[in-house]
Amino acid sequence: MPEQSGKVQTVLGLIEPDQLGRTMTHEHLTMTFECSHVPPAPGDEGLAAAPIEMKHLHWLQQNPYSHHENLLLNQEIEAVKEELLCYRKAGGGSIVENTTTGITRNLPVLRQLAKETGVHIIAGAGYYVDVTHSDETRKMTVEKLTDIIVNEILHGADGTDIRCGVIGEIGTSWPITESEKKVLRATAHAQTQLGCPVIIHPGRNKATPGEAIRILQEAGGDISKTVMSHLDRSIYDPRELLEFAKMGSYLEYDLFGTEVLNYQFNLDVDMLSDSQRVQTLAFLIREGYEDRILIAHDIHTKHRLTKYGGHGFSHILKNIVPKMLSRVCHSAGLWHQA
Ligand SMILES: CC(=O)NCCS(=O)(=O)O
Repeated sequence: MPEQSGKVQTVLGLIEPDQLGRTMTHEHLTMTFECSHVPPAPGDEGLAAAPIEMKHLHWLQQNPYSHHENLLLNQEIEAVKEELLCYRKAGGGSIVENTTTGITRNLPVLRQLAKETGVHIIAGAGYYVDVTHSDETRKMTVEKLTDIIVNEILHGADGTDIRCGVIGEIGTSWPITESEKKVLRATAHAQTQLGCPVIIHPGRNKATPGEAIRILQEAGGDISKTVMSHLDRSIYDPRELLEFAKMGSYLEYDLFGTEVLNYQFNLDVDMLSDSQRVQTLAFLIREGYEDRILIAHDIHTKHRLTKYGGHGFSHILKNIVPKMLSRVCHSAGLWHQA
């Protein structure tokens, strides 16, 4: 990867790493998430079909995946642009946009947003989870999938000349399907050719992160340049978390701002609150993993935008960083209640 080597590839071209500034490593600026629709609870059908209104916001925040319109972040380009301008004002420099094939990646929109806001945007190559794979994708060989991913980074994706700068988020379910395994192997082969970072979306089960890393490892992937996303809803037990951390990937807590009683995709999960996320990061730092931690909001629905009463892309910079600083003196805090 001679031209890109040592640089960061944004949707507007190559930049030096020291130009990145503060970077959210897992966000979406335009995407659709209909693949993850959850039918509303009996009696909530009216709320699920109603326009988004102030009086329904609490319901929407607790049931974000049951409201069809809420899953169409691609309808909010203007609101996202305003958010990015605020993000810059709050000290933000760059955003890694994790939308891959299957959830409506839109590279021309990303390029436009980068031009209009001055935020560096790095786009993701590859494929989301199995339910979004086309029949054509499912039939592809690992070699063909590898060629496509490499091409998205070296030459441009989706018929454009806009190049992706990372591979991911690469989707996995639980159990990891055959088609997803092929994509993981292709990801590892493309990473070997290019030397670029990889970001993995694990299935919603605590076994998936380790299993996905093993598949990448066996296919020759560089785990030290691999990010495991969504640990906020995947691995809770401190011992299991440390076992996973030993595998060597980056550990990403990317659901900052998400405060829910029930995690709609897996009701057995008690999703971490922001305070618990901060406590978990303090725990990982005490255990020696400070330089392996990444954080973000993973905004992927409308309700998390400030336009809809959400926390927006500046929440970490405006609220979480001050909270962390206020806790520095108390960093011997206990592990959150499991
Ligand atoms: C876009 C995306 O995959 N977000 C993750 C949502 S989840 O609830 O952590 O699976």
